[in-house]
Amino acid sequence: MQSNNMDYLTIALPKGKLFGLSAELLAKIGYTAEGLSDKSRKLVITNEEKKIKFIVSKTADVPTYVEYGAADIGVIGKDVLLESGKDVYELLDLGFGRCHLMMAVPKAEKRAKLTDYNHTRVATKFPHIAEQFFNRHGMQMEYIKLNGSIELGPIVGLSESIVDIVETGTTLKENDLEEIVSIQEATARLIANRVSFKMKFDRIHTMVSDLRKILESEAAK
Ligand SMILES: Nc1ncnc2c1ncn2[C@@H]1O[C@H](COP(=O)(O)OP(=O)(O)OP(=O)(O)O)[C@@H](O)[C@H]1O
Ligand SMILES: O=P(O)(O)OC[C@H]1O[C@H](OP(=O)(O)OP(=O)(O)O)[C@H](O)[C@@H]1O
Repeated sequence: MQSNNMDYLTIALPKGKLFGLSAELLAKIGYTAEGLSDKSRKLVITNEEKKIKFIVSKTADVPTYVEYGAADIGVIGKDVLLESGKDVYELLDLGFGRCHLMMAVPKAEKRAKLTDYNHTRVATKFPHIAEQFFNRHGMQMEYIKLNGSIELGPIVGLSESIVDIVETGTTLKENDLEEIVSIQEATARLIANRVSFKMKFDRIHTMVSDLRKILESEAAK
């Protein structure tokens, strides 16, 4: 489905942790709009001069807007992108929002090896990624989907382990949990709708090369 106007490039930005850095990076290539903010109640923010529309959505919904063509372009964490299973083009690794997905358990209940957790319960926001990981290790687990404060799972006896994001490690430390195995590195990615990529190729190609130049010059500093 391709519901947005051919004259505009529609960009889906996630609320939350990635919003600020996404907006900051896009501003460096001139992609801005007056009133663009993750706090705004306005759902579509337009820059008429540059023919850009921004939509600010719940993080997990960005791949959906892009897959259906309601947005041509999106910014999303690799973790959420993989979990969504959405069929979109991944155009660029934006480098920020670095974190990794891992399995952790309470320190006091650590077992000798990974497969010793076979047939136990995992609390996670990422059941698909977790299942693919454990399947690769020949393990059958029970997946308990949580929407936040995942670390609470094993503390209150809901699960034996968690699969969750670690950035600084503070949350694990403060809750006496220990990482057992790293599953997936993640950074923010620029994604595109497959049809938009063909129909608006010149615009998207220019946008990607402008962003690449900025990222390369920042990396060289
Ligand atoms: N410490 C961190 N915790 C969570 N996500 C992180 C962290 N560091 C980097 N990220 C990246 O930021 C992305 C967005 O995280 P955020 O916490 O804003 O998502 P969310 O809570 O699912 O979104 P929303 O605020 O819309 O509910 C993650 O998908 C991940 O790629
Ligand atoms: O390694 P750290 O720097 O401590 O970061 C990791 C924590 O941050 C995320 O939670 P978030 O803040 O998104 O809140 P949530 O638990 O409500 O998802 C993630 O789920 C971990 O709990």
